[in-house]
Amino acid sequence: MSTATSLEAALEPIRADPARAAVLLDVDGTLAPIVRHADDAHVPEPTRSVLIAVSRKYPVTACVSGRRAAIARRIVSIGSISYVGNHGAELLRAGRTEPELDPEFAAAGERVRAFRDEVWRDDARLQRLRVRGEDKGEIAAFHWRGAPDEAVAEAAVQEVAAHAEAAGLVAHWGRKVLEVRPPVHVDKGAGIARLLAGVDVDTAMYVGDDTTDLDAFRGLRALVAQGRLESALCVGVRSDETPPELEREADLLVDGPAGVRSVLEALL
Ligand SMILES: O=P(O)(O)OC[C@H]1O[C@H](O[C@H]2O[C@H](CO)[C@@H](O)[C@H](O)[C@H]2O)[C@H](O)[C@@H](O)[C@@H]1O
Repeated sequence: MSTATSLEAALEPIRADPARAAVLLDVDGTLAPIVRHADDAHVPEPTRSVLIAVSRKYPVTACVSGRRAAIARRIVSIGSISYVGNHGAELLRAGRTEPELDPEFAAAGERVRAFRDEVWRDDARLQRLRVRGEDKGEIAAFHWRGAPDEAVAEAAVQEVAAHAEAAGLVAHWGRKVLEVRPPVHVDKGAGIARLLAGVDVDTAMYVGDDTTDLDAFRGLRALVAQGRLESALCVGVRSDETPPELEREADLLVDGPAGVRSVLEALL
């Protein structure tokens, strides 16, 4: 589905009763265009404005990100909505200052921090190849986007992943990024289930661009299978890096953050 008509049809259950619909959005690559340096990501003002209008009409609007929840909130710059962060491990509810953390994940974070410190101390190649680190507390990220030779930098990062797995940690891949996580299962679907627990909605939509967003798709569909939701809409955001599974599993595909803005406008 990709025509205006099919977008209208797909959004019909969500638009039918905004008070009983959840609008859930990924951040990087969805609301915020992908940029070379993670620190430079931001949500363009026109998108932010329309998202504010959406959140006023749809009380259960939230962002679900691989970033730490507080960082996702800083990038989106809307304090009145909730944020699920670190791929489901954190939940920063609207108006709160501190996120709720998955306790097991938080407790295991020390192993990741020790691994990260060791890698940066012992592997001088990473800096030489311009691999960049991102500290997400319990998750250590290694980015190679924009490295002078991305293929060589990626190969070095593959070695970091192998060491992480040999040390009993979990290697997770995103768009030109490796994330080393504790061996405790978290995913965006479980984070969404936590966000929606006790929230009275009949339907939900999720918009995302990467492999981590497949967990959100699957999580929403599981809530439908359990009878917790009547329906779910999974929207994939296309780019030149779209994972094939995302194209396969999406109910609807839109082109880049500009396409996402059109979806948000259609919700109004
Ligand atoms: O779940 P998300 O909100 O989409 O977060 C996923 C990861 O996004 C960030 O990395 C990606 O975006 C960067 C900025 O555009 C880009 O430079 C990088 O190549 C992408 O992988 C973020 O840095 C990660 O921590 C998130 O997990």
